[in-house]
Amino acid sequence: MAAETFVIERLGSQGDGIAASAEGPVYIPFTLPGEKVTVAREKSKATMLSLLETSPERIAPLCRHFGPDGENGTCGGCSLQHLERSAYDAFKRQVVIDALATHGIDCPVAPLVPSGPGERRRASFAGRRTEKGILLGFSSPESHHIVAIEECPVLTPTLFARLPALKLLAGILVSSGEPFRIAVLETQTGLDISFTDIAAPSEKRRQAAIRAVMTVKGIARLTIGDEIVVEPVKAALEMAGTRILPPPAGFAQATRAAEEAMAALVLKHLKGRKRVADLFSGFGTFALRLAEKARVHAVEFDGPALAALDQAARNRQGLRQVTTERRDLFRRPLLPRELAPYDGVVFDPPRAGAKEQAEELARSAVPRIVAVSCNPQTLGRDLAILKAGGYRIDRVVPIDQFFRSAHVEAVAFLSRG
Ligand SMILES: C[S@@+](CC[C@H](N)C(=O)[O-])C[C@H]1O[C@@H](n2cnc3c(N)ncnc32)[C@H](O)[C@@H]1O
Repeated sequence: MAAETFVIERLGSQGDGIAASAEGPVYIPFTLPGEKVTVAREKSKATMLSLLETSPERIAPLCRHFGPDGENGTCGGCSLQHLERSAYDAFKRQVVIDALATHGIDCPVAPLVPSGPGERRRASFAGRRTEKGILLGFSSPESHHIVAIEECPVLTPTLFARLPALKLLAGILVSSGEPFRIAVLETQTGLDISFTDIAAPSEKRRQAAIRAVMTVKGIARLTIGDEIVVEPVKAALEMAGTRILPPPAGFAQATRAAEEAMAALVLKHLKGRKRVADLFSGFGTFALRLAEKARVHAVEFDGPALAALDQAARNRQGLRQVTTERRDLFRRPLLPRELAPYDGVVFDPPRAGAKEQAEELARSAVPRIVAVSCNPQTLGRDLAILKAGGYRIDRVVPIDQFFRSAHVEAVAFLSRG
């Protein structure tokens, strides 16, 4: 493969530098607009070989595992550690603006709500048993290589400090050389650890893991697949004065700061509402906060998450009525007649968005809607559906939750009448 030279024109939505070639755009990770690079290219994907001209916006990466020459390999966790802070914040806001524009939406977009290092309380680690012991870290982009993590400026210090405990547990529980995953959430009472993709361990290994959990400080619960192996203390999250007992490996916003920023925006736009539907509610990140002032109906597909929400609402004094409904909102979105009692709706779907629900909302008379999204493209599509149904898109606020990755979240305020 012959080396080629390119000048980077812009950053793409995945954080790669993009250059033009006779065959179309070429995507070159870890490069910045204006930089001149030599690359090895395979079709539209290229790897930087050398940096000939450097952007004034380039900064030293925060961590030794970042970039094409990262220690132990290229960590797939971050794609934008090399971009100066104000340009990084502006890039994320622009990703949202561009995605909305693709769907014909031109509305006020606020500055990015920034994130910082040391905030990620939830992470999914890749692991494998090797001849040298347990390898644990993050996967390289588009490969099965696992980068053993020796530092991580993104994770909370507490979560990072527990990596040796995760390795210890993996060493006890994993006997084969097959890759496995560990999802971890830092709760207020300790780590909630869920192993997946491992064979059921022998009784001897299970007992050894239980002893290790009881000895190592700071672990609230250990789960393998669907089975809780040991839970020395209830894994618990405190949210605005309410205590939630999240189900193992359930959805939780990845940082507390982003969760609070999103919730504050939801409460702001739905202030004064009397009856609110929280669609794709999870365990009640928004519902439980909204219920301080409004009656809330929470709808969600995940039964254990709804059970946690229900229990939290019952145990908390002073909330308005909270009802829950288990329902697949892709197949059975709430219909306009079901939406009629509500004067406010918040919806926060997975990355695929909420096309079917947006179509029903577009036919409803709900006066205020908040759309929360982890995918600007599907948000743009859903907002276009609501706009075509007569909603005004008052404002979109981009939020950084995945520090130094290309992911960006957004909260949109809509109204009618
Ligand atoms: C981005 S999370 C938001 C959860 C919650 N709003 C929060 O902030 O914690 C998306 C939620 O949608 C739920 N979900 C996914 N597919 C669904 C479906 N087809 N119908 C209903 N809920 C679904 C997931 O279980 C998850 O709880």
